[in-house]
Amino acid sequence: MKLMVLMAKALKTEAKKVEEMMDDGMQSVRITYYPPCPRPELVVGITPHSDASGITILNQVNGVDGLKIVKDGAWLPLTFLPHALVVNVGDILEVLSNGLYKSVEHSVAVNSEKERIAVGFFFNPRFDAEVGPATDIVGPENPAKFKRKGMEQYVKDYFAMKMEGRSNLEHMKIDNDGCRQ
Ligand SMILES: O=C(O)CCC(=O)C(=O)O
Ligand SMILES: [Fe+2]
Repeated sequence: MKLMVLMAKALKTEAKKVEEMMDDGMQSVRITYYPPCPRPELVVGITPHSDASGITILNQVNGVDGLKIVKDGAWLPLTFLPHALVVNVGDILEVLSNGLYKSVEHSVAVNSEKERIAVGFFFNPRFDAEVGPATDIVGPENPAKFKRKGMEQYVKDYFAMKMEGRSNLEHMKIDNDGCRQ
C-alpha cells in the first residue's frame, strides 16, 4: 500500500485518492511450484503475461532463478539478489498512471535440476473502486489512454480472458482516435 501510494505521489497525482482506492483492497497470494525438467527448453513454467494487479511483490523462496522479463523488446533473465524481493508494476498501475509506468511482461523458465518455489503477493484496489487513469493527471495535454471500469468488472473481464502477453492491458486501451472501444 505504502509503495503504491509513493509511486502515485511520484506521478503528482493525489495520493489520498490512491490510498482510498487501495485501502481494504483485494490482496491475493499465488504460490507456484516449478518442478525440475531435464529438457527445460521444451517447457515453460509460466507463459508470458503481465500481472493484472496494481503492484506485485515476488519472493523467490528457495533461491532458484527462472524469472524473465521483457526489457527494450528482448527477454532478459533475472537474478534475484539474496533475501531480496522483486516488485513488479502491474496493469492497474500502468492504467492509473496513464501509461507512465509500464507493467512488466514476464514469464518463468524451469530449471533442469532444481525445483523452484515462488510466492507472489498481488495488491489491488478495493472491489468498489474504479480502475482508470487518475483523473487529475489526464486532460487535453494528456488524454486518457485507457478506459475506466469498476474493479469488479475488471476482475470478471480479466478471468474471462486467456493469460497471454499484455492482452489484459490491450483490452483496457482506448482507440488511437480517442473513441471508446
Ligand atoms: O514465479 C515467479 O517468479 C513469477 C510468478 C508469476 O509471474 C505470477 O504468479 O504471476
Ligand atoms: Fe506474474
